[in-house]
Formats: sequence, structure tokens, C-alpha cells
Amino acid sequence: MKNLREDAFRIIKGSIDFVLPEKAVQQELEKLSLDDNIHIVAIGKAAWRMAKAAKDFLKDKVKDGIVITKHGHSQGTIEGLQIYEAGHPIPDENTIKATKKAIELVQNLREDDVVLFLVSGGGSALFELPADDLTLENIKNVTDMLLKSGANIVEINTVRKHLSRVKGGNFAKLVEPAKIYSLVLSDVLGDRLDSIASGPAYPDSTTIKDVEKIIKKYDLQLSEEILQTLKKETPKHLNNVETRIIGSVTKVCESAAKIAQSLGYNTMILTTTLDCEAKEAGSFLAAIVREEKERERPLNTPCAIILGGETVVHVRGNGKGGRNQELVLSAARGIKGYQGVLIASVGTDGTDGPTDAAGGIVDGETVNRLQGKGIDVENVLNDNDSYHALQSIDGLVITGPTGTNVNDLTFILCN
Ligand SMILES: Nc1ncnc2c1ncn2[C@@H]1O[C@H](COP(=O)(O)OP(=O)(O)O)[C@@H](O)[C@H]1O
Ligand SMILES: O=C(O)[C@@H](CO)OP(=O)(O)O
Ligand SMILES: [Mg+2]
Repeated sequence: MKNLREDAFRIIKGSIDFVLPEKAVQQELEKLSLDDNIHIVAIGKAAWRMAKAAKDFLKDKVKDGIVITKHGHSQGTIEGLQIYEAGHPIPDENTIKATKKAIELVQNLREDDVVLFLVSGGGSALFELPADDLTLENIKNVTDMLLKSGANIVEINTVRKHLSRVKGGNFAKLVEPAKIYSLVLSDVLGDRLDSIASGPAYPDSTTIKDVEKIIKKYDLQLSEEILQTLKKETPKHLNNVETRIIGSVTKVCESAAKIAQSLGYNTMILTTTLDCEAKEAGSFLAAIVREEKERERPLNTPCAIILGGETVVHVRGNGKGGRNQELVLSAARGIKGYQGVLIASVGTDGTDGPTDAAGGIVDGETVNRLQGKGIDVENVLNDNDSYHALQSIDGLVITGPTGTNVNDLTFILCN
């Protein structure tokens, strides 16, 4: 019999290590062979590691630069670069301060200057200067409302792009006439470049008509000043940008599959675009487990079934949790009583929702163990309180900030 839990942690650690950004950044820089006069602007949860890799590779070719990452995600100084930490998923004062510094750095550049723009998810909250007369408070309120609405990241960023001086291609305009080379670690399904970190240096494919539809769909109650700003279009054409994607959820799924195979599991990647409500995804995964346990389908055991994606949570309760924790807890309901099975789900950035956990792990005993502690799973799910429930039964996965960010990895292991 395999030790499923031990193997699950090996798969999680090994596959995240595989998508750390250093190698990918340096391989791309080798191909680009940039001249001198390089200015680094790195934003997102992986910004520090991306910038460090770039600086180590380009050395004195880098004139100056700035890193803007999430609180707790900096790993120290990088020679010649300013380092800022700021609020995520809700922006804070540091977001504005650091973004102003980044603009100062690029706004008087000449045609022969190059901005190396290192982009990763989280950039939307970390890189922001509100448009018109909007304040940080305005942006915080809209962000909070959008994050709780059940809207997906493409929809959320469609609204955010139209409220900003840097998002939706506006940053590239500020950099003109200098050229931008943009290296992007994707945490948006389908690798939509105008959505990742709200595409500061990518032509925006979304319009104010799309914004109107989203406001209606999620019944967003927005103030008059916000509605006024949302009437202005973002840039649809940019002439000074070249963009490359250097990592995505596909890679993390493929490396998880390789590791599972090497541990002796029959392996299948079921999808890399799981994007429904977290609770529904959990029910679906439980159904797959039951099929495995009853009929050994779709794979012979021992098996690993791997999924990548980013589910959504319509937060209605007052509890603490994240989409991965909610997904596995929901799945636990449907695998109650089965032996030799495990379901794990983690955010590759190491943070699932506003918690210190990357995600969670459940098995056939989870629901009984919770019951033994007087905890009812349905109540927990209704209150979006997956963190405390999983914490009480040692069901959290804690990795700390990983320095990368390529969506979420979910998998089933069956003996
Ligand atoms: N109590 C909760 N339970 C489940 N999900 C939550 C809870 N609170 C917030 N969330 C979800 O967490 C998301 C933000 O999580 P986070 O891991 O920071 O996202 P990302 O990795 O995409 O940056 C929000 O969009 C929200 O839907
Ligand atoms: O910054 C953003 O807009 C999103 C997508 O790139 O990232 P995160 O979900 O990590 O905030
Ligand atoms: Mg995300």
C-alpha cells in the first residue's frame, strides 16, 4: 500500500519547484540578447524571483529597476533595484507609492532605452494608480466587491482596467518612446495576456460595453464617480511592446503528472482549465473517486488524476478560507467512508484566499473526524469557513509564499 499523504506532499513540492521562474526568465533573456540601458519593472507575487534572475543574468546591463511584490514575498535586497511590498488582494498605500516610483523610473526614457517588464499574477493589486480623481479607498471598495461577487478573474480585471492609469495597456503608453520587453508568468486560464495582472503593457481587448455587462450580471452597486470613470476606453493598440509567456498552469500539471508516474501511479491530466464554483468542483472530484473505487475507471489503481485551473467562490459567509480549501472540503462529503483515497488542492503561489495555507488535503475519514469534533461540514461550507475546519484535523497544506504563481493544482490519489 502506498503512503498517499506522503506522496501528495512530494507531488506538491516537486511540481511547484518545477515552475519557479528563474530558469524560464534566463532562458528567455538568452534568446532576446538585449543591449544596455535596461530598466527592470517587476510586478506580482513572483516579481522578486523574476527580477533577481534577470539581474543575475543581465548584470551591469541593468541601469536601474523596481520590484513590487506582495507583503512577505520579498527575499531581500537586489543590487541596484528598489524593492517594495504592497497589499494583495486589496491594494494599500504602498501600492500607490511603489507605482508612482515605477512611473518616475520610466516616464523620461528615450527611444534607445529598454524596459524589461516582469509580470506575474497579483499585479493588479500591487500595481495601481487610480484614474481621474478616484482614490485608493474607491479602488479598495470596488476590489472587495468584485472579489466576493463570484466573478472570474477576466471579469474582475475588465472592470479594474477601466479604473486605472497603469492597467489595460496604459503603462506601456507611459513608457513611450522606450521599448518594453514583457516576460509573463501566467495565472489566468487560457493565458489571456490582457487579463494577467490586468495587462499594463498589453492592448486591452475589453471595452466599456463589457464593463456594463459585468456590472449588471453581478449587480454591482457602484458610486457615481466610479461609474463616470468607467466611461473611458483603454488603449487598444500599442507599438512599443513585445510579450512572451514563460510559465503557466499546464507546466505545473505536467510536472505533477511526471512525479506521480515516477512514484508508481497510473496518471492522467484530466483538465488544465477547471473554472467552476469550488464547491461544485469538489462534488465532481468526489464522483470521479467513487467511480475509481467502485469500478476502477478511468484508470487502474494505483492512480493519480490531475487537474489544473482556478475555481471561484461566491463568498456569502463570514468564515475564513480559500477556493482550494473549500474545494477539498466539499469533495470530502462525497468520499466519506472510502479507504485508500486522497484529494488535494493548492494555490501554486502558496496562499489560498486570505489565509496562510496554500490549500488542503482530505480523505475518506475527513467528515467523520470533523463530526467527532462537533463540526458539521455543511455549516462550514455555508459560512465559507474551510480554514478552521481543515486546521482542526491537520488538513491544511502550508508552504509559505513560493515565489511563483501559476493558478491552482488539484489531484486525486487512489490506492
Ligand atoms: N472565506 C473564504 N472562503 C473561500 N474563499 C474565499 C474566502 N474569502 C475569500 N475567498 C476567495 O479568495 C479569493 C482570493 O484568493 P487568493 O488566493 O488571494 O487568489 P489568487 O491566488 O487568485 O490571488 C477571492 O477571490 C475569494 O473568492
Ligand atoms: O493580478 C491579477 O489580476 C491576478 C491575475 O493575474 O492575479 P491574482 O489572482 O494572483 O491576484
Ligand atoms: Mg488568481
